Amino acid sequence: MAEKHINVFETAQRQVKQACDKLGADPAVYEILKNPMRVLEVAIPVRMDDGSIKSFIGYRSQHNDAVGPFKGGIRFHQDVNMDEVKALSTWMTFKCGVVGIPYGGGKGGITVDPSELSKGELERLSRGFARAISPIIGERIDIPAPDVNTNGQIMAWMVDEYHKATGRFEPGVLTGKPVEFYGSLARTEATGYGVAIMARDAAKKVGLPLDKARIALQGFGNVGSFTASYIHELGGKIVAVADHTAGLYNSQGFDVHALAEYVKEHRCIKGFPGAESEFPKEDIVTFDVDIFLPCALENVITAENAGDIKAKIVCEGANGPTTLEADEILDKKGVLVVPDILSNAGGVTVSYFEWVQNLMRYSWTFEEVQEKQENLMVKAFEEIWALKEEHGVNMRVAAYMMSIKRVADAMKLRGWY
Ligand SMILES: NC(=O)C1=CN([C@@H]2O[C@H](COP(=O)(O)OP(=O)(O)OC[C@H]3O[C@@H](n4cnc5c(N)ncnc54)[C@H](O)[C@@H]3O)[C@@H](O)[C@H]2O)C=CC1
Ligand SMILES: O=C(O)CCC(=O)C(=O)O
Repeated sequence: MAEKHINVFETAQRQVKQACDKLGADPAVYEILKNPMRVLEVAIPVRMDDGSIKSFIGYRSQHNDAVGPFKGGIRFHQDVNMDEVKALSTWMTFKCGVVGIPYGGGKGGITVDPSELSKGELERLSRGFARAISPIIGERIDIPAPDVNTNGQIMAWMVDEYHKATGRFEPGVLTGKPVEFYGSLARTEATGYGVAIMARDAAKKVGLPLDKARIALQGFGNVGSFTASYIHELGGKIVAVADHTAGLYNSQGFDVHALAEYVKEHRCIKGFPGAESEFPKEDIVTFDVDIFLPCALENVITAENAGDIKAKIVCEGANGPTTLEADEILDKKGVLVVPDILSNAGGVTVSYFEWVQNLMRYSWTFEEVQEKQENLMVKAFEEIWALKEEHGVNMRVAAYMMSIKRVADAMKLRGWY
């Protein structure tokens, strides 16, 4: 991404401070929330296929558990570092608060490019990480899940390794598992489904018919591909798409199912035959469209390019795609930004449903899960919209205000301040 030097943990802290000030919160609230409660760094030695040992660095950050167990994904990426994981765990606390589920925030990651590992090496690394963090996770303590470059198979290996390390078989210790092994129906689709319905509701608010909207999408992994599929179901046209390999354009709108099939086979969008033209992948941010859906990584919309954004709505599937400076510019331009802690909350919401099903040893249908997810997210959207109108703030500040109040109330009742 263009602006790697922007420290995302500082961004997260400033977002929290801004909303605490707006709320007039007790100074103790920001003092407690500005840092994670615990961050564990681990070294994971892995036997590589050539017989050598390579040591990888991993982290688990536990931001706040006033409301309930820490909750949040595990990322495998070459740029993972402690500050990134701290920021992502901070955002998780407030994301859970936005949808009102009984969790705090956590996040983990390993600094590794998993595309360079064989399947056996990936399994040994995943198991090594689960073993290393097993003393601080648990079904009622801290519950990891998938994030960038991790998936259901990795979650299943980790549940198994946690069982071996602790002697406890707790399928609810991780979520995002395969449906055949204690996973929930509709979890894989959940984040993208949520982004699509939040884009739908934002479009309604600004009087933009979704079936007339031209849309640009960044990222075509778990979140991006399901966002595309549900946007298509709602009638929206994805005319531009970018991933880490290319930017592609189709004036009539992409056949998103054909694109998803292509990505399954080739692991990237480059070379997809259904495109009219190719463009530099960074240009996706300022494409001439009605809605922009960033569904890749952080720091994509910055002070440098925010002024050139043409979209009327930005609906954040990724965590932290917009810097604070860019937020101000977008506000002045009148762009409606649906913040990450609301628009991508579908993933953790259905993770919560998975966990509830695990604890009950019972399963709901796909339709039941999606209906419950939609109810929670639409309710949160409307509550945040009302707060935004009442206080004359943007949706991000309103979302933090609502969520910080929930966390602060729990901390107060527990006697933390
Ligand atoms: N998986 C989930 O349930 C959730 C994920 N998120 C967030 O959504 C974002 C995407 O996550 P996933 O889809 O799970 O990851 P993924 O690993 O499935 O996909 C990541 C996508 O980002 C693209 N990408 C990477 N670098 C890029 C670059 N420089 N330019 C353009 N595209 C680039 C990749 O090509 C890929 O298409 C992350 O910010 C993640 O934290 C948020 C909530 C839940
Ligand atoms: O499903 C979860 O528990 C967490 C998903 C996640 O990491 C996120 O929302 O960023």
